[in-house]
Amino acid sequence: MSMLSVDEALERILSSVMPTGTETVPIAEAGNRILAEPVIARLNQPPFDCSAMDGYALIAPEPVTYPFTAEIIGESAAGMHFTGTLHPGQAVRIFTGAPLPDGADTVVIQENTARTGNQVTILDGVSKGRHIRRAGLDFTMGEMLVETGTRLDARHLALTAASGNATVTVAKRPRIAILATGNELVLPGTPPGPDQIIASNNYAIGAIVRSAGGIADDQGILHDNLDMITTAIDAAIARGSDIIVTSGGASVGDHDYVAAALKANQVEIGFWKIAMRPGKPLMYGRKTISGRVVHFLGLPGNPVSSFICSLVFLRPLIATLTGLKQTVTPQPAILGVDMPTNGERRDFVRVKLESDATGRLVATPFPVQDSSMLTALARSDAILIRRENAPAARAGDDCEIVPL
Ligand SMILES: Nc1nc2c(c(=O)[nH]1)N[C@H]1C(S)=C(S)[C@@H](COP(=O)(O)OP(=O)(O)OC[C@H]3O[C@@H](n4cnc5c(N)ncnc54)[C@H](O)[C@@H]3O)O[C@H]1N2
Ligand code: MOO
Repeated sequence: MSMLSVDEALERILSSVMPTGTETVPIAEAGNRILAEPVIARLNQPPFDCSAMDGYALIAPEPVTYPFTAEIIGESAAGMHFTGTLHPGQAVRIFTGAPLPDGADTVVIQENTARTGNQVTILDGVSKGRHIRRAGLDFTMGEMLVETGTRLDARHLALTAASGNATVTVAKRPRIAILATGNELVLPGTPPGPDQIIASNNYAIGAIVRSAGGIADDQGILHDNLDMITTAIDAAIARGSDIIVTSGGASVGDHDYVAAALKANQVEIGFWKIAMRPGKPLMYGRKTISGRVVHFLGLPGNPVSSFICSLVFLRPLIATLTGLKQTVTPQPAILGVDMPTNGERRDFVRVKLESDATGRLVATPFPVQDSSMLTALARSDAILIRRENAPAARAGDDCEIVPL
């Protein structure tokens, strides 16, 4: 029987996703959040015609002949406008961002002037409209400024603040429980005893969760014990997790209890084993409780398998929960080595990237691709994707990569 493909598996996971809902937060807390309602300008920016430079506001004579003089009748500073009206032959000292006085139609920069007492001599650089920012130049009241679905960065936050909005409505962050399983595991900082290794998967999964916009709820290590894993999954459901991720115990060994723990929690198993390398034993399930869907991803224990499955399945699942459609589009590169015919599993190969003389990216796989090896993963620049049943390929042929 042929195994489920990566694309079908992803489609099955994403088909049942209901967004996590929205919440309103102060802009100072909205960085990296996904906007759920558009930001609309509540005012005009700038709110008034103003000067873009430090200098003198005046009425441009027509024609202009230099030098000419004007009488300084007052000052307009940012936050303190000039109250009178300006007439031909007069000037108002003005500073950057200050309101343009009534009657003025240009600003001359102070470098082009010479001042003596209340007289200013204009030497150059006068033309109607110059150095004036008109009201509403940046945006006008009612204008849509930031679209729903935007991941808010520094630029969007500044624009939102300037537009008179103190809060934004964003997608609620999905909560992801992370459970590592394995009798052999100890936490970093604990010297491993005989037969023990240090748990590392939680940290990769947690980092991917946070960068995708989720809340990582790391529950540490569970022993290969059916009751313990069942209870931990039950507790994670009760805590309101949107996704429960386990690592390890996904295969068919005598100490692999994840599938049994899911059954004990009435989690409906959607699939178990898919056509990918690494990551074949991936398990997906879901449970609906009072209309709320809890997703379950059972990642294989091998660190590279757990990482690749998190990138390929967990990250898009978190994105979809926050209302985003996140598709990974592979980029073109060329192969640095010959590669054999691929089997039925999509292969995710750790590669180094280099530019050739013509600027094309050349992808060269690490010679050993064992799914336990974190060094090659950490030193890789990209993942090369070898499609299901891809024919043999030669060095120099086109290939697809996803940069890391
Ligand atoms: N007879 C078969 N054996 C295996 C198959 C198979 O199809 N038939 N599949 C292999 C593949 S592929 C994978 S991947 C692994 C996945 O097995 P499990 O998900 O049950 O993982 P474990 O056995 O618990 O652990 C595998 C490996 O990873 C280490 N590990 C586990 N958790 C962590 C962690 N949190 N941090 C770091 N390292 C971890 C664990 O010590 C093991 O070395 O099964 C193959 N077997
Ligand atoms: O597919 Mo397993 O995930 O190779 O190591």
